[in-house]
Amino acid sequence: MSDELKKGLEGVLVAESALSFIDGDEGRLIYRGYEIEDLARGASYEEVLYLLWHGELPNREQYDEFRDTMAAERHVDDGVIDTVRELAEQDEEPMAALRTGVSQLSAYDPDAAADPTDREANLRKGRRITAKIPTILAAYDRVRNGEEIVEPREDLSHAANFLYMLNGEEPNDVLAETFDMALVLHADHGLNASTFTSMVISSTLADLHSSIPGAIGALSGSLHGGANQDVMEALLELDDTDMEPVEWVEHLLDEGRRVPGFGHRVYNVKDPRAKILGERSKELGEAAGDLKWYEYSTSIEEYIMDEKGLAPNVDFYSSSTYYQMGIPIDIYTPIFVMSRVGGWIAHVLEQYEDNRLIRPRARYVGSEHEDFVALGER
Ligand SMILES: CC(=O)SCCNC(=O)CCNC(=O)[C@H](O)C(C)(C)COP(=O)(O)OP(=O)(O)OC[C@H]1O[C@@H](n2cnc3c(N)ncnc32)[C@H](O)[C@@H]1OP(=O)(O)O
Ligand SMILES: O=C([O-])CC(=O)C(=O)O
Repeated sequence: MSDELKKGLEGVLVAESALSFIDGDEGRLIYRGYEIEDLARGASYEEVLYLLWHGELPNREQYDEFRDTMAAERHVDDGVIDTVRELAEQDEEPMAALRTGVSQLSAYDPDAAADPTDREANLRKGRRITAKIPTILAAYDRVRNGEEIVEPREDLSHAANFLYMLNGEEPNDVLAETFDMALVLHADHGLNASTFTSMVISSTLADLHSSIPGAIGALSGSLHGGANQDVMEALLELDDTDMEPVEWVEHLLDEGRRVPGFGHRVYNVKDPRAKILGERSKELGEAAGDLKWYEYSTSIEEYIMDEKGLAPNVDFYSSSTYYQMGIPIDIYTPIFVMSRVGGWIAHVLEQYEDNRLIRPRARYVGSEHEDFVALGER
């Protein structure tokens, strides 16, 4: 047994996976052998889900069947909607509301009592959870804004249907395609903290309805998925001052704060997803005739790279992309869930196929010899 301490499990190999590979020095990301750039430009989120869950890209017939089966699962039972309504009325945080709603889905899932490792049941459960997350989130957002909940439509794509339920109107092609691309880009990323959380939970042979809420909790933190919301709040903070972007970042660093959207445990160079989202953010700015958010971002990127050698991660440019799409800032991280749930499910399926309880050790640094004194005598 090695006594070497690997804080944060940095660089530790704990599993074999055929799902995604990251080359942190080259800035390369692949899902099952396919370059992220090719998938982002050519595949829909539904195709990527099929790829992650079934091991290959679907042909037309497989795709249609998969898409239709998933779209038919979008409706969410009244019990969950009642909970979401209550949580929205109580001003519950969006990530917490989503986590609770997803957890409650098990009460209505016909496969809830299946063996937790049953692959076919897990594919059905996974499809239902993935299909219902956008419905829960859009319902939450509409209730808190005092608006009627919009029922899902089966004829729209996963991405377009979400924007339709959120805004009450069909998105135009640019919005639907941009959102679909963002879902593709966020779908999987090796053993990031939330995915690892889902694996730890499933390694105890707990079920999918336990591992997904756990993963949502892990994604919510500001060092992980929560950073996309922080990035936009930081850009708005900058916009509120009369400082130049570089001056403002210097001030932020002087205060000992981290710049959200920069740095990564695996990438030593720019995250390839940030490159694609940066281009999209620029295009949206050009279309609106306002490149302010893109220009703030590029000035900050250049400065942080020169000063700290840190490159932007996926959260940096997703933020200004979503902002320019008119999406509320505090649902950026729930949107990450909407996509990453596909990766979590794929990793849980892999975990069950070759399971061993995940159980590392801590180096004990506490006292080893204390004389016990009863409560009344202390
Ligand atoms: C989808 C995602 O999860 S992507 C990541 C999203 N998170 C963020 O954007 C939050 C900001 N970034 C960070 O906090 C970090 O870069 C992480 C958590 C992503 C990676 O962390 P780690 O690999 O553990 O690196 P660690 O936290 O040890 O940082 C290494 C050094 O870089 C510095 N650093 C890392 N990121 C940043 C940052 N964003 N701003 C300022 N300094 C930073 C640290 O202060 C540290 O410096 P030090 O050695 O002088 O103390
Ligand atoms: O891989 C990580 O640690 C974080 C990340 O970029 C992701 O989860 O997409």
